[in-house]
This record gives sequence, structure tokens and C-alpha cells, in this order.
Amino acid sequence: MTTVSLPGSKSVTARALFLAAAADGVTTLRRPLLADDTDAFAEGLERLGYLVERGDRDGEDWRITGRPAGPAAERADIMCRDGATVARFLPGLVAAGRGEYRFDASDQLRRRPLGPLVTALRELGVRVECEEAEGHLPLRVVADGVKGGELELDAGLSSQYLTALLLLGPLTEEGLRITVTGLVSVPYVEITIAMMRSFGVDVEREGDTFVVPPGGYRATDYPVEPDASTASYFFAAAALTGREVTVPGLGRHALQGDLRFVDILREMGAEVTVGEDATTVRGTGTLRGVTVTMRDISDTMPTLAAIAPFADGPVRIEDVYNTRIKESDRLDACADNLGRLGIRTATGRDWLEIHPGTPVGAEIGCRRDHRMAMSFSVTALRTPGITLDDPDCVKKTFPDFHRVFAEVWGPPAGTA
Ligand SMILES: O=C(O)C1=C[C@@H](OP(=O)(O)O)[C@@H](O)[C@H](O)C1
Ligand SMILES: C=C(OP(=O)(O)O)C(=O)O
Repeated sequence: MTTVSLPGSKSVTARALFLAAAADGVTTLRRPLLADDTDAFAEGLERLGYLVERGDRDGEDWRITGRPAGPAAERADIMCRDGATVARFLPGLVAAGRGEYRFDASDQLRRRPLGPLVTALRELGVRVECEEAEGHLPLRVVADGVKGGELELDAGLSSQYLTALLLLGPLTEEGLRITVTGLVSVPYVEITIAMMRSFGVDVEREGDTFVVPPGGYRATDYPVEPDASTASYFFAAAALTGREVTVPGLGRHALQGDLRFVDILREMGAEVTVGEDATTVRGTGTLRGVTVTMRDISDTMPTLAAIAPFADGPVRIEDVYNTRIKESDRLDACADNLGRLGIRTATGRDWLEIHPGTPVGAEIGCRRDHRMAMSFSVTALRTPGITLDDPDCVKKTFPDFHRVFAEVWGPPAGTA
């Protein structure tokens, strides 16, 4: 049996940084994620004048001094790099302050939409100007506090718009009442609400309406759980190789919906134990074809696609349109890469079907998408000759991925 301790959750770290910055007092973050996305988030806060005391080694605690009155800097230029959480959460934080702030990003993130968030902030009276394409970065926020009130939001492309507004709610004068349509990635909203509670705010939910009271946040000591999307590569590898892996820190009380990926592995034939504070997956040699909706856990869609050829029947993944607007068009990237490996697939607007087969070695086109690189590293455990055209793109969420993965599973097939 192998136990692998994994870095902190990107989503939890990003929210914790926002909440700590906005809170009254000093927050200690235990084991936050140290990766490109969270580095960009912390750097954004620093440029806004927040004090973020962070170590430069994984696993070290960070201390953030909150500023309930908003950013100290009256002007700042924030580079979000590839991190959508940075681009979507921080405009809400600055909106509640007073000043002029500019947000820009990599070409990859400039292409990803944030129109519904821009519209919502404007409805709240915040001046938001998109410098190039409407609803895209780069954008400028001219902030003078937010009164609050009622909002309608289309969250069918991303739940991050709703998270941004929920996080902003307590920083407004009157609070927010947000009614959403088409919400995707629901578990991420549940993470937001649970973490806001840890920082002293209770969000009420009435069907599709979320009610956020005003009053600000309270600093706390916050432990960041390991990243469940990252864990999916280790769980999938166990299911694929017939070995066993345990990830401590992710048990039945975990906040992240992506841990539900193990339910799919169980349905496919793996033995899964979600314990009090750890999850274990053991491969049994059986991998059955399945039809699954992954609307709630779509970051793990490429993980499933990468092991799907080894199943004894087709694997059909449904309701994942929004994976087309992530770091890459993931439906297209998965189909293309499986095709390179000689595997037959079919895709539609929001689905992907993968037929059983024996993959042959080929170069994987990562498209600068960390999840392509990590997912097809799992396929490589049983496929000699797989190479990645951009192994370093894993730095977005797990810079040390290749070393840790090889330590647990050994080198890719055919290279030992
Ligand atoms: O709120 C978050 O931390 C995230 C929400 C999800 O995005 P969408 O809501 O855009 O699906 C997920 O894909 C992303 O990696 C992180
Ligand atoms: C989609 C992802 O990231 P984000 O939207 O936060 O950039 C991801 O990590 O798979």
C-alpha cells in the first residue's frame, strides 16, 4: 500500500486568500498550495497592498493581515497569468474598496469569458471597462464601494462568477441577494459557502437564490485540505495498474466535490474506501465502461478520459460543455490526444465517448493545459512511448507533479 501526501487545494487556497485579505485580523493558512495560480493570487494581493507572509516551500504556513476597509493601494496592475480564480475573485475584492485597478492575464486566460461577472458588477454600480473584447480581460475596475442589493446571474458557463459575488457580499453596505440560472460546478459554490462560514458569515440559500448578509469577515486559523482534482490522477493510476493508494487529508468531510471522482472509479470496478480523514483506491483488474455526467466535477473529466480506453466497454462522459472554455477546449483536446494514441472517440457539444482499445505511444499535445499533462501521464503507466510536448505546464497547480508521480508509480511503461 502507498500513501501519498499531496499539495493543498487550489480552490480552497484561492478562497482562503480572499477571505483572509478581507477579514478583520490576521489569518494563518495551514499548508496552502504553492503553485502558479496561487502565487499569482498572492502576488495580486501584495500589489493591492495586503501583507502576505508566505514561505517559498510547499507545506509552509502563510500569514495574511486583513484589511476590512479594502486595498491599501489606490492603484494597481494585477497580472492574473493563467489563473481564472484570480481574474474572477479579485475584481470583487477591489470593487468594495476605493481606487482604480487593472487586471490582465495570459493570452490563454484572456480568451476565457467573464462577461456575466462584468455585467453583475456593473449592475451593482461598479465601473468596469473591458479594454479589448467585451466580457474579457484586460479590464479596469474603478471602485468606490458597493451598496449591494438584488442581482440575477447566469452561471451556466462558470460557477466562479457566483463565487466572486458571494465573496463580495459581506463587503457591501446592504448585502446581496443573488438569483442564479444554469449553475454548473455546484460543489465549488458549496466550498465557497462553507469557507465563508469559517470566516464568520452565514449565506442562506432559498432555492436558486443566495442571500449574503453585510458585516464583513473574521480572521481565523485555516487548514487547507489537499487538492482533490490532483488526487484524481493518483486514484485513476491505482485503478489502472491494479495497485493501491491512500491520500490522507481527503476523507468524508472533505469540502471538494472532485473527491466524488472515486465514485466513478468504484462504478468501474475499483475498490474505494472514503474514510474519516483519508481515501483509498485499490485497482482490482476490472475496469468497466460507464456513462456518467460530470457537470459537477468537470476538472476530473480528462482524468477519466485518459484511463477510458482500458475499460471493457465504451466510456461516455456527459454534460461537460464548460470544459471547452477551460485552459484548453478539453473535449477537443482529449479527443485529439486519444486519437493520437489510436483510440476511437466521438464528441458532441457537451459530451465525449471513448471506445476501448490498446493505446499506442505518441506525443501528447498539452495545449498548455496542466490537466492534459497530468491525465495522460496516467495513460503512460500502461502505454510505452507516450511523451508530453509541454511537461512544465503542470506548474499551474502542481509544479512537482512529475517527480511525485514517478516516485509513487515508477517510470512510464517501457522506460524502466
Ligand atoms: O471555483 C473554483 O475554484 C473552481 C471552479 C471550477 O470552475 P467553473 O465553475 O468555471 O466550472 C473549476 O473548474 C476550477 O478549476 C476551480
Ligand atoms: C479549470 C481550471 O482552472 P481555473 O478555471 O481556475 O483556471 C482547472 O484547474 O482545471
